Amino acid sequence: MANSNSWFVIINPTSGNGASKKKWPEIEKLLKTYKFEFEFEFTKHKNHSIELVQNAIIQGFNRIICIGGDGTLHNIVNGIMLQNKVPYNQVHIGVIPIGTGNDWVKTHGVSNNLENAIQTIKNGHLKIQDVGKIILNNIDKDPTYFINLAGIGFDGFVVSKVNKYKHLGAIAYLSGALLGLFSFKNFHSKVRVNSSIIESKTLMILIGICQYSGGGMQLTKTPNPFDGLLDISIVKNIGKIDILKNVVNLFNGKITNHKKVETYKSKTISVVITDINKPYIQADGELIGTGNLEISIIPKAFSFYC
Ligand SMILES: Nc1ncnc2c1ncn2[C@@H]1O[C@H](COP(=O)(O)OP(=O)(O)OP(=O)(O)O)[C@@H](O)[C@H]1O
Repeated sequence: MANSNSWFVIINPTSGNGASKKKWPEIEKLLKTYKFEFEFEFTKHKNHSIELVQNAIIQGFNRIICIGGDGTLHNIVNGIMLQNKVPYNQVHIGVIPIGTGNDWVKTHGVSNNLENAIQTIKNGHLKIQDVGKIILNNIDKDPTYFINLAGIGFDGFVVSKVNKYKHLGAIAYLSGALLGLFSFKNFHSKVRVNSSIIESKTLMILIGICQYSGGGMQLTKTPNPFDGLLDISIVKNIGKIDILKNVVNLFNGKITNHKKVETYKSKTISVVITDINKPYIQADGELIGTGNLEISIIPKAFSFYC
């Protein structure tokens, strides 16, 4: 069994286009300088961090350090939420961000500087944020959890293309969005949120908890990871040229004021795709499938050093 002072460190060697692997010797040295007692493991395949965090919890670790990007953190959160050994908010996560977008950390002000991020973890100050829960197609399968933003439609389409551009770093998502724009077809959907039913042709539906996605874009209006609510944007049948004119507004948040964007705050949302095209769904930048979905919020579920 792990002793209560020790940490388990999960490193995704592929994140940040391989930067995590390159920087590990320096990080390992810094962790020792700051007197962390730890064990570590590199992920060996795509969803390995789900399994690694669950095994660490079984061994008695309740303090985990994530070295990677938003996708690695997403998998760690899913590993925690999908286990029953300890209450999910009793597992505490420190993040050393080495990804491409690094979007989740932007909301919480976790530094991209290695030593500053390690100091933040060492300080031991915890915050607990809300977690979104996605049930896809009403099927009897494990839910998917997210901590940053989930998106249906163009947003998912960009995630499906972005791997090709990750060598470009932070502008990978914008590059994927602009290059994919003209091949994406808007889709018909029926959304139920609060007591409204919105039937429309749609570019994308965004469900935010934190503020930034897609390498710094701000696509929902007033996300607050601590308010127990989903922050929703329904981007209706906006034209491709109109999007190009609004690129700056994707990053400064003003896109939510566009007349074709409807915004809502809600504890739940359900989306039925009424179209033969089944758009991609992404959660925290990871593709999770296609189809109809229900999303709810679990208040104060994810505990992290900040
Ligand atoms: N050993 C591995 N081999 C291949 N893929 C992996 C491995 N470990 C994890 N992955 C996958 O790598 C993907 C990318 O990881 P991550 O999101 O952390 O980095 P990133 O894409 O560079 O950053 P960001 O999401 O912040 O843009 C995730 O989908 C994860 O499942």
